[in-house]
Amino acid sequence: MSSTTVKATTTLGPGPHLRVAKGHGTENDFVLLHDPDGQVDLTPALVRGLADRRAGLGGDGVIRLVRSTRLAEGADALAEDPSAVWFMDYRNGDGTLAEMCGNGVRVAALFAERLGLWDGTGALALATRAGVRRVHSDPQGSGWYAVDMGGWTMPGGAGAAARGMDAEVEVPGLPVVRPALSIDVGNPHTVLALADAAELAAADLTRPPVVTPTPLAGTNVELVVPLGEETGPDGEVVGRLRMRVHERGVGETRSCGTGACAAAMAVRTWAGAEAPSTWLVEVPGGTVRVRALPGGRVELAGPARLVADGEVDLEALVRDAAARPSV
Ligand SMILES: N[C@@H](CCC[C@H](N)C(=O)O)C(=O)O
Repeated sequence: MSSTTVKATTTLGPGPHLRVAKGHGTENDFVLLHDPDGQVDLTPALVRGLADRRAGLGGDGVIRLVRSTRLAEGADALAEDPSAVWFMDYRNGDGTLAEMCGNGVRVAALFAERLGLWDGTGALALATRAGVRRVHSDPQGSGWYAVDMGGWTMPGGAGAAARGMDAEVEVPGLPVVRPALSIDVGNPHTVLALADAAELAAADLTRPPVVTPTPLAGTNVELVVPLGEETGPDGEVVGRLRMRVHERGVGETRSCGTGACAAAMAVRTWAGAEAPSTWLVEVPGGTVRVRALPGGRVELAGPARLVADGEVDLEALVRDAAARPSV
């Protein structure tokens, strides 16, 4: 690629501007803002505007890096770990709050590194609504980060674990209702297994799958196809699975980190005691690695990228939004 010099100029109007960056983790993409003192009024309308792929910048979600002391939710995180001075304030593209974002927390760590808030060594403790998450650079290299995602649980309890299911899901495009397993990774997920890649491709995720019983707080839905086991370069037996996801508050995305953790832990539960601890999860946007840790915790590893940095004209962003008919 030839190098190009871009002249510093602006085409934006004279009104208020917001400095933002754009990043992604396996193509789960985010608009990022550094708002140390919590001065940005991050309303649902502003989030929707920033995330809009036509009238805004575009993203599955919006991530604000703000001092934990500047958010009410930050107090719990600081009590858990006083070193978690930065809070990853994650919003879904529809403007709703979510507790956690596994791809987002890696991208937020890279953002913190680029902003000079973390030197990239050791672990960065990031506060989230699901608790403190510790991120470190992953030996896999090429911009990979690993995150201790904390504990995962099956809200359906021991009965659900024994039966491997506690819900049913009707997926548009697929003929029959499927059994599914609820998994909580700080945010809610419902995982169902499909027969093969053809079935996975046939699912219509332009509409949300219908989950019964209806989860009160909504759920992210993962469709998975287990692909078997292989031996890694270090001799470890590793499981592999393919996944598509319909995210609460977003729609189909090209990756979901918490979803990959939920999917791997569900497949591991279905596979029984001898199942591998480490899973490679193929998503439309790439591959992430999920590892079951001792004590019922789970680790997520994958790439993080920042691809743009600039300013948004807030007046232009919101000018037409109010007048737009909701169709
Ligand atoms: N893409 C995320 C999950 C984002 C939140 C989710 N939509 C929710 O509402 O729980 C990830 O990488 O984990």
